[in-house]
Amino acid sequence: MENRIYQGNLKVENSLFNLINEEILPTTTISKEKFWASFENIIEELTQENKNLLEKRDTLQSLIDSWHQNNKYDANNLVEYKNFLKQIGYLIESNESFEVETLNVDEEIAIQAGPQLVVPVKNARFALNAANARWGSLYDALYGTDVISKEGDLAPTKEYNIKRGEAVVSYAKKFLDESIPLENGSFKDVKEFKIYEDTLQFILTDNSTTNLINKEKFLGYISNKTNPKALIFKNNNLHIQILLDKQSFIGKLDIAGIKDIVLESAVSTIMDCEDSIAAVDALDKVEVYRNWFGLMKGDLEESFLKDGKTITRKLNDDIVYKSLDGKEKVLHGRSLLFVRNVGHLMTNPAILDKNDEEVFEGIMDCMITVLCSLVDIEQKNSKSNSREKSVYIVKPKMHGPEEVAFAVKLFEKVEKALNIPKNTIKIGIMDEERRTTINLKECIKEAKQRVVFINTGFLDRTGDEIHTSMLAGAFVAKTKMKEQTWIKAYESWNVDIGLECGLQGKAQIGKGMWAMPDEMAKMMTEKISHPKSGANTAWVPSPTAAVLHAMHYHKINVFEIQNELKNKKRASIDELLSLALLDENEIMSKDEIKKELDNNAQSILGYVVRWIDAGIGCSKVPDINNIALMEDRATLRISSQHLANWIEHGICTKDEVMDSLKNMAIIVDKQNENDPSYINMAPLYDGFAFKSACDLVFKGKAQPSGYTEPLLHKYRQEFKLNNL
Ligand SMILES: CC(=O)SCCNC(=O)CCNC(=O)[C@H](O)C(C)(C)COP(=O)(O)OP(=O)(O)OC[C@H]1O[C@@H](n2cnc3c(N)ncnc32)[C@H](O)[C@@H]1OP(=O)(O)O
Ligand SMILES: O=CC(=O)O
Ligand SMILES: [Mg+2]
Repeated sequence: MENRIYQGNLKVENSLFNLINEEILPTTTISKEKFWASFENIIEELTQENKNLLEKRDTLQSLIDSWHQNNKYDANNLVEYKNFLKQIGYLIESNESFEVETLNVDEEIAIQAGPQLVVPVKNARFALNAANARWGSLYDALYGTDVISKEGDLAPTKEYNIKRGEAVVSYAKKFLDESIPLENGSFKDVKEFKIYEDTLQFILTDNSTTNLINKEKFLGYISNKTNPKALIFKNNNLHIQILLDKQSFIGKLDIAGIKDIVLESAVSTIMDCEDSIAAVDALDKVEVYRNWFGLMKGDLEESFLKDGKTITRKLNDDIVYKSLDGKEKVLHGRSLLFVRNVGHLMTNPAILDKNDEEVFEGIMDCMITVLCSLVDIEQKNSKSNSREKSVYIVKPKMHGPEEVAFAVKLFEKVEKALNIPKNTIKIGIMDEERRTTINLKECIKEAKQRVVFINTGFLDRTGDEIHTSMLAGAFVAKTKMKEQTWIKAYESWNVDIGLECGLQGKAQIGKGMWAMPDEMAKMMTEKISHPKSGANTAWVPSPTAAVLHAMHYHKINVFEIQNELKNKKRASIDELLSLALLDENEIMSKDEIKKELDNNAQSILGYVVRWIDAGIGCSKVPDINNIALMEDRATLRISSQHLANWIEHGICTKDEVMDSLKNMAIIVDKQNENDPSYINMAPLYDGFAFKSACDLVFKGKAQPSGYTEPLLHKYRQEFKLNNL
């Protein structure tokens, strides 16, 4: 534990105090006295209300639990169940129509449909990479992934595999043919590009010339007309750059001298302070805030060793090009950044209040991340984020409209404290708790002047689905959850409500994470369903996935789809409330059950061991079929709640789960054998990581909303105390 500084009635850990006083406040016009006094006031004014909201969650959960103990949930007749939910205030009537009124929204959100990248902001190397992932190499994304088959002649080799390279170029040129088609021929036949006064012409291998079918899709060029370094195009509001260099390694092999095709990819990025990071104390929070501040100032840098070389990563510059009339134009060089604060649940020891209680972390995140953003709002930074002078906060894990209203109240207070105009702070509402989904319209209404997205966080939402109805019965296997009625209804309900509330042109209607970071071929066939469903953004786990997913938005014009959907009948509340319970007549074999236990146990342990022992909040963990899955706190919530639910309903015993955890610990230890700092869980099973995995499952029923963070924080703090 560090020393605390007494500041008014607050006790602030040294490292955080110094970061704010010595590094952040000097870049603003706000005095230390004013900052700390207003911060203390906000904590004083909102702490009790925050506690009340959490109590309400518990009260509703107990009422729902006892209803299930005393009533049989009947999937064919939900009248009584719905009446009960209304009576306790869980389901709220919502009739009044309205449209959102959000102003000063950057175009990346309002009018560009494209991928949204998420990144743990505690990791500066990744965070910088993400911010720069606005523009990504299509050739690299194809060459490095299974979108191009890795079999036979095409398999990646130590040296550049020319055959694989040819397959990449052929795929990429086919993409150009579809996105910016030529009147005649194909990009494969183009041997030269010629820029004239008012047009771009393409010379084909048979010496004929052709044009784009839609000439306006060519915007301009970089450097000079006779020898351009790049040609810039636009399709569906997304840019494409064809990079030309006949001397480069790849350009030499290409008939037109194309060295790469660069796509506008991660149009926006969420810098995550929540489920993908492990931040349990002031020192962790300081890393998080310092990185976010660096991104806002525009000068974040990170040096690291890669392939034997030291690399220094910085934020990219904007891209300057010339339009046909010779005028200079600028394309934003970086992804538009949101910051995901934590939700309303957790407290953090970084600051204690007048009662020596830890302050709510959501309040702290808001005050400090917005303070860090002043330099951007006031446009005093070297590289800008929002040109509309807005700050974009993603608020996760809110339960229902009252909790959204509370976030809005916090934003108002922070704006006053930091002297910024009302409604500067925008909100991305994660639609990831059941009480938010079923009352989504009312939730949006509470934030109608600030809302910039509603996103289906289906992973948390699945965890909440299980936890809320823990006592209703045993749920279907984890792998079957995505096929269930409730989740399909939830996904379309979110789009329909978003359109009904006028989000189009003002806010994103977003879809969730692609959680198989190495399965890019599969992503290319499946994730096109997101733009097809009317979502103008969807989450990807890496810059490479962003480049690939961007192609979907060239194929699909989301805004046209949204227009078609506008008057569609929306999913019913009954579908939303239909529980994915196992059919009582369906007997699962011992083997099927064991497979499910092992799969869950392996995900839990593989993730938790890195969280507790190494402080890593997002990991790639193989499942039992050896597919690497992105695991974060939301996926952990699903696995742990699922096991808790099966124990509760006698599908398996506690002992069987314990056996599975022990067996899987051996496998996870083996998977990590090349990491010199790794601490084995087996054969003693007495480390903090293994204990936390056990608690997450065996105490899962009692965890607030089934969340994993209280136990993760407790065990990580204990680990730090004993080992660091
Ligand atoms: C339910 C939810 O809340 S989902 C939201 C939370 N989830 C996330 O944020 C997922 C973010 N993704 C990640 O953290 C990572 O991609 C992981 C953990 C899934 C995989 O990480 P790794 O195993 O290190 O990935 P891998 O070895 O394939 O790639 C590492 C490279 O890709 C880059 N990279 C990977 N993911 C990202 C990312 N999200 N943003 C930026 N760069 C990334 C790294 O910078 C690194 O490149 P570098 O060496 O040039 O720096
Ligand atoms: O935050 C995202 C989710 O799926 O949960
Ligand atoms: Mg979530």
